[in-house]
Amino acid sequence: MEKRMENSSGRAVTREPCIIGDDKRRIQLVHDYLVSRSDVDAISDVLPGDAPRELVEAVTANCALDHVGCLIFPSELNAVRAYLQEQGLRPRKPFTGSVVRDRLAARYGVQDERLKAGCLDVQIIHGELSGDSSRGIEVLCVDPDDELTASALRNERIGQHENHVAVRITDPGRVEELRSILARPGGPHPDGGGYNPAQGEGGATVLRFRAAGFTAMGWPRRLEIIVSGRHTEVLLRHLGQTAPGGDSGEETDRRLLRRLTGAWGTQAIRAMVDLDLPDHLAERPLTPKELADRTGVDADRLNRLLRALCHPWIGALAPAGEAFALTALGRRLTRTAPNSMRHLAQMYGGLFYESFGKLADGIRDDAQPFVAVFGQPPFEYFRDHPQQGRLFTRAMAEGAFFPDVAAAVDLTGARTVADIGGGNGELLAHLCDAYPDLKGALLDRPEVIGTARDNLQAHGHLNRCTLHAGSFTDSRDLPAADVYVVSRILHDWDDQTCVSILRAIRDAASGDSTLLIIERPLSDDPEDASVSSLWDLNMLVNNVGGRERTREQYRRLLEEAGFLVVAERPLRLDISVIIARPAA
Ligand SMILES: C[S@@+](CC[C@H](N)C(=O)[O-])C[C@H]1O[C@@H](n2cnc3c(N)ncnc32)[C@H](O)[C@@H]1O
Repeated sequence: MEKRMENSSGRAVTREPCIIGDDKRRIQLVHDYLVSRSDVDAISDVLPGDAPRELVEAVTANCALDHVGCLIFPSELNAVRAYLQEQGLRPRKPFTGSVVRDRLAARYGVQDERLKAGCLDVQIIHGELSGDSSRGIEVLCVDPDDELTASALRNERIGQHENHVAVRITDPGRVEELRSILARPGGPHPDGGGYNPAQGEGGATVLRFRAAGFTAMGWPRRLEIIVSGRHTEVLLRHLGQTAPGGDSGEETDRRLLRRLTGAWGTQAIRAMVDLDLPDHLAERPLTPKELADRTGVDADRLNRLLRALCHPWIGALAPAGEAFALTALGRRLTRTAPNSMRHLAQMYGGLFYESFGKLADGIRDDAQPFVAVFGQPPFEYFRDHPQQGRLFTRAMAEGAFFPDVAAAVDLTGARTVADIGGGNGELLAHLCDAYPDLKGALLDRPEVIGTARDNLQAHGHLNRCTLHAGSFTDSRDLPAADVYVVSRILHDWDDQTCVSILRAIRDAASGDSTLLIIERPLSDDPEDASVSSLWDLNMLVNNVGGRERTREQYRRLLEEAGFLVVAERPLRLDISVIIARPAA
């Protein structure tokens, strides 16, 4: 069945069937290689030049050459099949290359959400040699318009990281024996792998190895051992040896370096915002010279920043000829973008960046990094440094999940909703937008109330809202309401303070009121990829006693203060609304 390629937004790409000359040449090269090499030659070519003889013999005695592979970027799979036929090869039905896809995603930092959304589709077409169906070439096809950026595409074309020689184990029962022989000193480095259910009948397990240096063709030395069926334990052992720590190849190095240089990315984005580049680029791409004229900085230095912002590890800009254009990510840093994260960029790249430098001290003992760096707990610091305080409040108001709350929770019938610690009232404004008859109330510290007034006025909701300067631990400061919202408050505080806040609300609330707790619950499952574990560190660094909590921990705090959890509604970015009511 023909598979039409789609681009990263899921739109079908309608173009003439196309496979460019460079990709045709790549196919020809692997084809020529396959027909001109014996099994022993091809295997020796991808093993280390000084590999022990018994190792080479073990592979050649137990394996037969299956295919030689390369990666290309065709816009139509049909064109690849047609070209393979032209070359006298018999194309098999394409199948999804999930292992290759995961590898490319890791190499170029394609996020899990994008992968879950079906981006970075890798289709594999096997072209059998005519007259020898046991051997062939493997063409890994990635749509040129897919998630990989232009520079990643270039990197693949130059580095040919996916070129490989693949052998098939003749007796699958010997796979562990062979794996352990290859893993011995002098052998190639284990370099990932996986199980692909779509490869052959019953799927196939693939163990990849990488050796230093290059083959006679100038490709990196990569060997794939294919074994029919699923061999989970062998695969886990192999992947365990691929893990960081061993000198197991470039991908691990890249992944680690990407994390080690994450702080540079944070600062590059902050510099981009501080120089107002997103707003300058909002209308059209600009050249470094045009941007330098508008920002009054040196064009050469600016160009260096622009180039780094294009790197896939940051991805805020994309080259557009001589100019630079905003990517979807960069666009979110303009002033006018819905869900702009401009102030968050300044906050995470500013105050919170400095305090994060003391994370190790905060783990070692109760050093309270924010206090250690700035001399005060955060809310007192923000009170005494109004400019930073306003930045924090605006950054908090860039909560991308605010619009989801009104859709996730039915407030029909409620007359008043009170946002406790409501910051500048952005969430309250969203609720007022969604429920035209709703009245609002907002409680926050005295120094924040002016910002809330201005913002609710700007939204046209000030006449429906009352503002309350005070403390949420004092029930006398709390307004009467049918619904209380406590958004990203409890995670700022220790258990005792949380219970004081909740008790104060319980005292002010009537028996049939509703309490909405908005937090990022920590998962009980350590393998869960929720980002709340990262925000838990943020609370450790940038609060005094704050922490993210599991659902069970929230339930207990609520019960202690006289509330019962009745439901939970997930929002985006691993945030949830926990809905509670006063216990009878
Ligand atoms: C992390 S922000 C959350 C703001 C908003 N609820 C949101 O989700 O974006 C914490 C808020 O609690 C407010 N706050 C801190 N201590 C407070 C207190 N004792 N009484 C009332 N509000 C307080 C801060 O001023 C700030 O607006």
